[in-house]
Amino acid sequence: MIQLNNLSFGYSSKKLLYKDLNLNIQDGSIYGLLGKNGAGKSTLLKNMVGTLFPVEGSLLVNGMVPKSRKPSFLQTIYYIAEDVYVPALTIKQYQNLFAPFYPMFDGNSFYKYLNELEVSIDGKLNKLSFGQQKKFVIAFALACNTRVLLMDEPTNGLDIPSKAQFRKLIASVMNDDRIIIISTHQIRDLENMIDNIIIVDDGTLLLHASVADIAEKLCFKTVSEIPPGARVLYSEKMLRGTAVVMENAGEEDSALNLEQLFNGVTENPAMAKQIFSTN
Ligand SMILES: Nc1ncnc2c1ncn2[C@@H]1O[C@H](COP(=O)(O)OP(=O)(O)OP(=O)(O)O)[C@@H](O)[C@H]1O
Repeated sequence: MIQLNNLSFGYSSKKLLYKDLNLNIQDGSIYGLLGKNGAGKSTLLKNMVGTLFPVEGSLLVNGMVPKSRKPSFLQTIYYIAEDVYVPALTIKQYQNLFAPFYPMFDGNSFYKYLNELEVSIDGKLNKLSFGQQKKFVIAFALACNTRVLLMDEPTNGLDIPSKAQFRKLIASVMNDDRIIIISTHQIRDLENMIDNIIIVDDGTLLLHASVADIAEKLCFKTVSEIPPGARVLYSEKMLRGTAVVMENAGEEDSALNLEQLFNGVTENPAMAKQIFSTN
């Protein structure tokens, strides 16, 4: 579990990015962390892994304080940064050097993931293309079997088949003890994969809800006319009618559209807050 209690963080002491942020992230879930450019997604992940520290409040990852960066903590968490860095080593040399830091590392799975992601295992890592380097890091991170896996824009640079493979791999490694958080702008890549959504904007938590909760509270559909009295979070004129995201007044089933949800929540945060605080 990741617990943020009244967390405040700022790159400068004069200006805080996050102020009194409260958030509980549960085991056994895949979270999509969404936000506009500069919203604070990477900053939040870096606080969780302990490379940035809260100025006030507390942050616990499975009961441990990330800031301390104790080996017992570091072996339980893996953070894939947006810009991956790989040294001039072969895959085997990299594994020999870094896998020992992760007691649960599984070498067989590592080569299976590399094979499934079609990463060549010959030659030096720094000679791979950007997308191949990214896939190598994803395979390594998954093979580490850490309880917490944080990924910043993992599908950026991946080709279309690799994105599908990535989704399959994530689903296959998930279990009840694990937390996976994926920060991305490529929200279509997350569809049907995540079970919780966190949306941040300008250091504020706009939404933290499960996909089931969203499906219960919101309805996504295309209409020829917006029904009178409907509480519309988002609307967009399409070729055939208007796509709307509105409060689910009945018990209507609809397919979640992450892009429309994101636009609705960021354009209309007050209404989103009202709709989701009616528990
Ligand atoms: N090292 C830094 N020093 C000062 N300000 C920073 C630093 N890194 C990020 N910021 C600022 O903090 C804010 C949040 O940045 P962050 O990288 O967390 O956003 P993000 O949501 O990950 O953005 P993006 O989607 O563009 O990657 C931005 O205003 C950014 O300019």
